[in-house]
Amino acid sequence: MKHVAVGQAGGPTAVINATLAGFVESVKEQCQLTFVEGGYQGLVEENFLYGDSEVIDWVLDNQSVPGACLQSGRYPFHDEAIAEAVRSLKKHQIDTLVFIGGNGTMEALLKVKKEAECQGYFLQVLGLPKTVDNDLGGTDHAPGFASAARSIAQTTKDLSRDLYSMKNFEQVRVLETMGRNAGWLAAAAGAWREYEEEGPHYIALPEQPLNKDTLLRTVKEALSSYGYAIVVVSEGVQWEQGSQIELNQVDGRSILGGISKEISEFISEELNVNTRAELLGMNQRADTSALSPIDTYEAYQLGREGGRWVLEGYDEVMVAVGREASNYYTMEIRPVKLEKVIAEGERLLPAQFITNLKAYYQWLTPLLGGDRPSYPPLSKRRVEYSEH
Ligand SMILES: Nc1ncnc2c1ncn2[C@@H]1O[C@H](COP(=O)(O)OP(=O)(O)OP(=O)(O)O)[C@@H](O)[C@H]1O
Ligand SMILES: O=P(O)(O)OC[C@H]1O[C@](O)(CO)[C@@H](O)[C@@H]1O
Ligand SMILES: [Mg+2]
Repeated sequence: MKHVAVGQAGGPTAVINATLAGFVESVKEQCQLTFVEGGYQGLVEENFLYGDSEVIDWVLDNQSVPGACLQSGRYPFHDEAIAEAVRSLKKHQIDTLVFIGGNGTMEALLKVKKEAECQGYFLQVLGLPKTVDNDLGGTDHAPGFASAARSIAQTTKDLSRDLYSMKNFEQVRVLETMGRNAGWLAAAAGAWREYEEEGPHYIALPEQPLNKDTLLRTVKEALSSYGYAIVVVSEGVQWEQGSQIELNQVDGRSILGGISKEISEFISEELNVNTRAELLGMNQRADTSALSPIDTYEAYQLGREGGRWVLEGYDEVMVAVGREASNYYTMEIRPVKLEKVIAEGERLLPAQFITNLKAYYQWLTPLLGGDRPSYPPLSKRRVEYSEH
């Protein structure tokens, strides 16, 4: 019987536990399961949870719960720690390692595999994808992204109405999304825009340096046409000739955030209007009120398929989503070599979507789910009363 250890790493999502549940469902009868708590740190420190029926039931009970129920976290997984992780896998006679995560997680998984080879230990490894940023290579998209994108599309639409109500008091809001160096999430802010008047009126992506004149001109146009402006910026945006705003560094990883405040102050000073910066914050990746039904479904199915592949001996691959050419949306699940995933690096929003957001929204719409909200126009024209 295979002894499979499974863990979660990196930022959690609203559906990462659905992937875990799908995986566990498909292997629980045929494998011994060990759960790794706290991502790669848990491997090094042997934070293992024996998968008896009570623990398995608890994991399955978490299927629709946001956050990573095993705890994921970030941890400096340097070479010495990787060697230590392999020693603990050997010690517990774990022959298969499965991690659910993003690009960093996949890179770490392959490193563990190579280190096991160096130590003369055969270890089967398989990756299951997740990331809200959608910057993971080798797959059309990753579970977690669509729900976060839906949350942002809905929030932007709703905040348009909120700001429109208040335009005699404040005129511009700058909403900051996640995404690191990839603009998938920020661009999603406009997916549900129905009217010219509705925001976002400007979206700043990390793939394109932000030009001050273009920003001011677009905001001015929105102010003169509608009396208010919604600007959406990705946390990774930088000014032309500028650099990303880092809150601080943790273990060499830059913690982004804060560019919305700088942009908001700039607009306020230049245009003499009242502005406000809003960080959409961690809620984007935990928001179960905005779950995309297809995201939830795919997250679970990818986990299930991964379980089947483990039993069939697939090694050094990640379970990926392929999109079949069709009128609307058909997905297929296929294996992609971990090496290929890593070689792709950070998957940015492609140029053909940056220059044609309509095409991006066509690609995105099936992932968000069909039940998009529709609101009446922001205002009715004033009735002209005739004099008697
Ligand atoms: N290059 C690397 N070498 C060794 N270990 C790594 C590497 N990159 C990441 N890891 C390990 O994998 C963990 C998860 O990676 P990371 O924090 O980059 O998140 P991720 O999997 O990319 O997901 P997300 O970016 O969506 O939060 C890290 O905390 C670290 O323990
Ligand atoms: O501050 P941290 O830990 O890098 O976490 C936030 C990051 O995690 C992510 O949410 C991905 O999970 C990114 O969008 C964001 O940059
Ligand atoms: Mg990542």
